[in-house]
Amino acid sequence: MEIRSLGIDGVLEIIPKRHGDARGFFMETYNAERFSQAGIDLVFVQDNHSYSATAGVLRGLHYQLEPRAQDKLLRVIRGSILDVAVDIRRGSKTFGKWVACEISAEKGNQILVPKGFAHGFVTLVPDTEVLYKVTDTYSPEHDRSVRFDDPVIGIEWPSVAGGFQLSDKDLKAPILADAEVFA
Ligand SMILES: Cc1cn([C@H]2C[C@H](O)[C@@H](COP(=O)(O)OP(=O)(O)O[C@H]3O[C@@H](C)C(=O)[C@@H](O)[C@H]3O)O2)c(=O)[nH]c1=O
Repeated sequence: MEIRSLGIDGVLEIIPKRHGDARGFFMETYNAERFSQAGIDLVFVQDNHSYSATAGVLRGLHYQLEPRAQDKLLRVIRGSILDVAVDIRRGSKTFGKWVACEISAEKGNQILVPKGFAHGFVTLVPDTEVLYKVTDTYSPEHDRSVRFDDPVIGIEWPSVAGGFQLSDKDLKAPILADAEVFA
């Protein structure tokens, strides 16, 4: 397993070892002991699976407030996404800064998005399936969104033929300046 920082403290790309043979491959996608040895001590309590039919489905930017904040460990089992994490910890030296990483079934890579970050992704190809583990269960009362295109954050989303498809909730999300964030 390889781990690399994506440039903001705590946001990591994790690349599990793939054991290929004539049949295909085998890989451990999560091993608590190996993660702990790498300094990642998280207890995951919910697994999520989303399917997006077309390229350009944009989900985000989402987070749950304290005390129900979630760390997220995400991977793609079909297709590919550009995954984005934005630091929304007020007082952080990287507050409002974003990082992005392409996560794909082909690469088999994963992204760890810690608590304190707003998270989103856009699908790069049709029929994309995303799996992710989270460290707290869903709490609609703590669930928040920030505008994916807040000009102050300035995320450089890729251009996708046909444009983006968002949920009504995400279309109504506030800009970061108006959002409730982490202390
Ligand atoms: C997130 C979530 C949603 N739901 C329900 C609520 C709603 O009826 C339906 C769809 O929810 P959403 O529109 O919020 O789904 P989606 O836009 O895919 O939300 C996800 O986006 C990515 C970027 C994240 O980071 C995730 O944490 C999550 O917020 O599923 C659950 O039952 N459990 C959950 O954990």
